[in-house]
Amino acid sequence: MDNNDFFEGQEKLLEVWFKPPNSTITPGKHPHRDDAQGLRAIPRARVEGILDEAKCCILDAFHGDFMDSYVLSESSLFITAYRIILKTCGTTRLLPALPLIVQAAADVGLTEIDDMFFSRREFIAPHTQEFPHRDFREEVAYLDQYFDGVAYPLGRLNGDRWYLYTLNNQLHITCPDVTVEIMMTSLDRTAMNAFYKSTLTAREVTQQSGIADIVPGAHIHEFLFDPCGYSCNAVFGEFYFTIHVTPQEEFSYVSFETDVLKEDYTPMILKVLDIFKPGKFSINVFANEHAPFGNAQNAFNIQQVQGAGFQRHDQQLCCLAHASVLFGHFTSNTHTAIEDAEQHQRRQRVPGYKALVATPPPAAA
Ligand SMILES: C[S@@+](CC[C@H](N)C(=O)[O-])C[C@H]1O[C@@H](n2cnc3c(N)ncnc32)[C@H](O)[C@@H]1O
Repeated sequence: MDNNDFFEGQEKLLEVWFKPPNSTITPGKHPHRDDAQGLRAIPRARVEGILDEAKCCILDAFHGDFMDSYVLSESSLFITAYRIILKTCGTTRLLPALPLIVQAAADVGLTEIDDMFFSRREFIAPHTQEFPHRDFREEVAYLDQYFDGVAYPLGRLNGDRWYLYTLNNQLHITCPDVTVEIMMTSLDRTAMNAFYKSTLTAREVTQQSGIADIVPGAHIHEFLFDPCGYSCNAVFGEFYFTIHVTPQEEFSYVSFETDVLKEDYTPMILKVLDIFKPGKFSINVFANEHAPFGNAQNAFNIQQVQGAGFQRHDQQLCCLAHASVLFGHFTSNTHTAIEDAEQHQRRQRVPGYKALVATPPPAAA
């Protein structure tokens, strides 16, 4: 891939929870700390077929005690006994892989879906996407074929926003479940230089950037793209985190996502912001009704984030039947409107991007 090419870093994220046979989840037991094979019994060739459909492939795999973790050509895949998380970026077609996932799960005896989430940030260049990802409404119509879900846009219609489609069911899960995602843009140039190919190995980049210290002891596997770009998955027991870096200045983007359980996410959030130094970031927190801190709004301390040099512009809380979802948008105190204008100018000079924006958006299906 040419360093000058436009790359859409913003990922599409699909998480599907299948009902264990006979609902064998013990009350209070973490649903992903399960020795059962469940979805992990799906043969590798079948997993590759699912990824083919999404237009990406496996670069690296790690098989933990409770989770199979795959670093992909475009982001990540995590498979636990009853949950699959597929995150893909670029112009991948994530949702057409959904029927294949459902069929593969049925073939290993998991025929009922307990819950599902599909989410993504607004793309930088939406019209470069293929069906059904050209528009959130198109994605919702696609998902409505399979689910009776609810769909929300969160954030600004004329600014940074994030979309969510989920079920709104009461679940039988009796333990906390939290996901935190930080989506960073306008990143510090010096911090991004670490994610260009140099004499360092991908492992050394993980260590020297500070990523290895986010969760000490986590098993991290990573990939450094040529000439730039970095992805890693970290597995620790039943939990994961995943980071993806698009360092090109014109459209720099870094995502961090984890399901680790904490009473206070502030230290982890501050560590991530310190490593990547974004000019702006969006954060979303999903917290089910058993989360130790109550609703998603209490997952981190806003004053401490502001004290670290970020100003909150937007915050919305979405209350579901069994969970709450927070969306927040922040800008660094050192980030200026002039920088935004300069980035816009630079983006126009990216050959791939210019050609793309000059192409009229395709008509809706
Ligand atoms: C790390 S990958 C995964 C993207 C991730 N979703 C993100 O945060 O942007 C994207 C980065 O790797 C670079 N890259 C280089 N070769 C690539 C390839 N063959 N496929 C995908 N990305 C590649 C892209 O230009 C971009 O900087």
